[in-house]
Amino acid sequence: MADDSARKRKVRGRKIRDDRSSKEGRRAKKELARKASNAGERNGDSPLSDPGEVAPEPFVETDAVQSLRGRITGWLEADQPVHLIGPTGCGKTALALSAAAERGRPVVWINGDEAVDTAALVGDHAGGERYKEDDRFVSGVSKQTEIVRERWVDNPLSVAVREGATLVYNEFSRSDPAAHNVLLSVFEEGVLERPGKRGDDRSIDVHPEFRAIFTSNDVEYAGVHEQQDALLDRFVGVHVDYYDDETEREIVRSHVELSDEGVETVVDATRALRDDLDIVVGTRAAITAAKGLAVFDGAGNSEASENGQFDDDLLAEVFTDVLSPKVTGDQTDVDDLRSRIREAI
Ligand SMILES: Nc1ncnc2c1ncn2[C@@H]1O[C@H](COP(=O)(O)OP(=O)(O)OP(=O)(O)O)[C@@H](O)[C@H]1O
Repeated sequence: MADDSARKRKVRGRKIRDDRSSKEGRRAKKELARKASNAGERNGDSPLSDPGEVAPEPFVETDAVQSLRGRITGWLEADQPVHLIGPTGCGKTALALSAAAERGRPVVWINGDEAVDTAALVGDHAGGERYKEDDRFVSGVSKQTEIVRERWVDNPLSVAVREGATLVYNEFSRSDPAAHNVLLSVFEEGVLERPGKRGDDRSIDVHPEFRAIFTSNDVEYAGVHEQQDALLDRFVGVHVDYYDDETEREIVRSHVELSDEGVETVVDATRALRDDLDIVVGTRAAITAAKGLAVFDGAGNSEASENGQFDDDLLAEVFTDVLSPKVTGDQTDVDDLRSRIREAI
């Protein structure tokens, strides 16, 4: 079992354990903020968020977490875009948002996917505005002119460079590399060109406080879309992996109401499965398994939950449910997964 005093020593920052009701309250507030900003996006309003709004909660700050975040914020201070690369569910997004929030500048979030093109990043024409001008300059003569004015709507990258925000571009390697050509001049010359925009303000000077954090899954980074070298050359890469066991325990504890012993059992099982299985078993899987055990095992109040001695069958069933979405196959493959989980734990 983890030594409680050692754990307390290692945890930095604000108190991470909380009662369920205040956790629920925070969650509801964040959900409201998320909805509000989605509504803003739909209405063509700014995609900027307050740093406090994006700071991940709960967020534990062990030495390992602080040291990684310090590297990210340090490189941002040195005016370098940071590329966070690591396996699924290891904490890249939480780390990126926490580093972005720490800067205290507004934050702009972009999610990479196949549909992201230059216009989605920079902006686009959103139809025209028509209005009539009635010229009655000469008495008795009326001349009506219909004027169509094009309406341009800036998308997240334009807003971020203009406002000096911290851009968090999640899973950026999922987008088509051609969409990222506009980033080259942003980082090289400090100018964002807005293709398609007419007029003098076709380009925007990049605000001196603009910074960017990109995240990529290591497998996708290597295999999905190869991004152009010229762009990757301008990034610094921070490679992240799963945290140490103490940090993973802290993370699970911060998300789930379960005894320390129960959390330890779940994290030990997660780490054993990570080594033994050929599918990715991230920290998110540990959190989900702990949530399941807290419910299936008497809402975390049973004797087993107290001492972490869960029934082996229950533990194997819970982990099978958590990990089976990653198995592409039929019932035989799931049965095979279940027996491999049993062996591993
Ligand atoms: N320092 C932390 N404190 C609290 N929870 C954390 C921390 N780091 C990660 N987590 C939690 O661990 C889970 C996985 O983290 P996250 O989503 O950041 O991983 P990721 O690497 O971005 O995953 P993916 O590759 O799937 O996008 C999330 O539930 C997140 O809330």
